[in-house]
Amino acid sequence: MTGIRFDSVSVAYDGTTVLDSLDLTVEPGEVVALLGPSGSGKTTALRAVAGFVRPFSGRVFIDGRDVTGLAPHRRGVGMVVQQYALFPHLRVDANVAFGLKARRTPRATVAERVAEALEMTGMSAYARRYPRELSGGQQQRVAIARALAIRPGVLLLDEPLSALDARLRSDMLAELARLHRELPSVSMLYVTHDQAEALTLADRIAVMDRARLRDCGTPRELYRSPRTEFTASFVGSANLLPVTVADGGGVSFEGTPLSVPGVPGVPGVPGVPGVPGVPGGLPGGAATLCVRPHMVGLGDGPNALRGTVSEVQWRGATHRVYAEVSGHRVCADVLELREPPAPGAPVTLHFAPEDAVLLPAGAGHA
Ligand SMILES: Nc1ncnc2c1ncn2[C@@H]1O[C@H](COP(=O)(O)OP(=O)(O)OP(=O)(O)O)[C@@H](O)[C@H]1O
Repeated sequence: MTGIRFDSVSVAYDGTTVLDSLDLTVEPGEVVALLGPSGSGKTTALRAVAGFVRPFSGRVFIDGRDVTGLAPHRRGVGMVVQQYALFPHLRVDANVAFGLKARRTPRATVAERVAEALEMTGMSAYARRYPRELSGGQQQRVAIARALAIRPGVLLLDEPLSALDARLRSDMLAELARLHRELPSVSMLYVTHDQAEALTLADRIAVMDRARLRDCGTPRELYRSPRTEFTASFVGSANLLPVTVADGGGVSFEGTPLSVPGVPGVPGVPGVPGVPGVPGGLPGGAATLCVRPHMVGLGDGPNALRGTVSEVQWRGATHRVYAEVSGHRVCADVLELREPPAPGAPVTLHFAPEDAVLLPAGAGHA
């Protein structure tokens, strides 16, 4: 069984630190998604595991072994990148055999492993084709087969689906989930900026921003109980409302009293002094209320907010309704409406107290 451990890993390019003291463990057989905006250091973290960049401080461990100074081909790592990167002049089987031959694997074993990897990725029938004779999705399957052929303990995937169209992406995501089930001992580090991919595939998500790891947890934890505004808005969409913790319990949003969990006086929540873990959570302090758009309903109800419709987007099965409430934009995702409200119409939105999460007040409010 293999796992990956980053021990305070820092990488710089031309004197600029692009990965800052990363501490992260991928357990044997675990899929961890590195999720974050462009330039946040995700690919760099992957390259540090593969051995393509050398950290200026910290260590990388694979299977408990310090591999920081080890050549890439000696790390037992398979890697798949966004642009397939197949050798155009080699047929599919030769592409898949490439890593094995580079490792001087005996010929009979090469044939066996190539057949196995092509079988696993559903590409056996295409062994004699050239990459140019394959679709994008098929080329990416071959790239995955090539990475798997060496039977890596660690599989690194760098935005493997981003060059594919939406339909293929969703099919390939299911394929990757199946591969993960079939290869339960392979640890996977999966770089993406697509939260749907991270939520679907990952056992845990590591959220990166500006060279640093900002948060890490199971998809459910990060989605249901985000701890920061950044995580809340990056893992799923979020309404982030600036609120003041009220004296008598609950919070106040632009003068409207709201009930939320974790604040004294809210039914069903033990009366606790202040809000645990929320700076400024004492009465009068500033905080941010996070409510997922699909938890916001139209019409009257608990925690009613009155405003004006600013935009309505039809998304097939759902409508997204944007409303202007006391100068803030609040959005609701609701099942397709027969008669969607028109922009400018008055609207009341509501959400259940238990569907809101109180966060430390951050810099920006959505
Ligand atoms: N070879 C390089 N030389 C100089 N700077 C680099 C090099 N590779 C990456 N960088 C810089 O390092 C930073 C982190 O890049 P990295 O590719 O790790 O980000 P990322 O989170 O994977 O982004 P993306 O989602 O756009 O791929 C960026 O500012 C990038 O411009």
